[in-house]
Amino acid sequence: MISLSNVTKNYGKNIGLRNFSVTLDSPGIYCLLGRNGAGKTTFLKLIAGHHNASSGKVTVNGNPVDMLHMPEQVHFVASDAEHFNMRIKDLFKTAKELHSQFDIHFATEISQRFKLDLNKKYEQASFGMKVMVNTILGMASNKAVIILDEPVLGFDAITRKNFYDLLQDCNEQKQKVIIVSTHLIDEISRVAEKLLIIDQGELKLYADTTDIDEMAYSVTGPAKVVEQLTQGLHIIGAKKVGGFVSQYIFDKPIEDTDMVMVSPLGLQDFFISLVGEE
Ligand SMILES: Nc1ncnc2c1ncn2[C@@H]1O[C@H](COP(=O)(O)OP(=O)(O)OP(=O)(O)O)[C@@H](O)[C@H]1O
Repeated sequence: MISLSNVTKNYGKNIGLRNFSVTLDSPGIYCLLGRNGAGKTTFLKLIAGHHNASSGKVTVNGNPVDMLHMPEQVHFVASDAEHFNMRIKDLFKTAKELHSQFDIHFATEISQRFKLDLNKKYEQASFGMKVMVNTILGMASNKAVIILDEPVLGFDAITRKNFYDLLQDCNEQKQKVIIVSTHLIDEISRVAEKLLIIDQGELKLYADTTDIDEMAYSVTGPAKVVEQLTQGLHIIGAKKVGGFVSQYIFDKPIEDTDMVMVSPLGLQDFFISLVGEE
């Protein structure tokens, strides 16, 4: 459905993405992770046709995408999106007038769940409430692809929990491709089905989160024993303390022995091992 093939995006001397290829071919919740400046927003904007690639090809449903051919079926919610200063319920009505597929009932229902005052004007809403309105406009857009760039910025803990529940409901009811970029790794891991990690403009990892649950673990013990046990496996990081070592592995599980301790790596530790500096 979404494909980037050998895509490079330069901003003058700065590199946004470098020779990047990936295909997202089934509905579900995709979580996009990367350090600051890794290239997440660049990736999302290329899919939405807000940027032109410097080279390579971006397609959505087989159609080439660029700034002159923005894909109809993609709704991009920027973290800093702004809207006309009208009452929130009028924003929803306008969205319906402009896009007949906009699901105003779904938007109203979600707003009630978030306890949004629909009579409030957009500019009178707090930062978190504005982000919520932007998110609702995306989730109710009924487009095949919904992109949320840093949606939980400004949400309190309870609103974030409601937001993740909403993502899950929307995913179950509507079967969309939902791509969420975030820095709150452990929180999103509850709902994300696929994980994309971008590092310095390159795709570092694309995997099912269930695979990470099964294949990401640490092995701690005497250096020689650990090194022998993990020989040939994909080691993504290591820490040494005295004669002991902890190796972080992303590969098939190993047999447990009394000589070492094997523990699962949470998504956050997995991410840090993969893209963190030594
Ligand atoms: N308009 C621009 N002009 C010049 N350089 C840019 C521009 N937009 C992005 N970049 C550069 O491209 C690289 C990727 O930026 P991008 O915004 O895609 O990263 P990001 O992963 O979304 O970061 P963050 O998590 O901090 O939002 C960075 O080095 C950034 O400085």
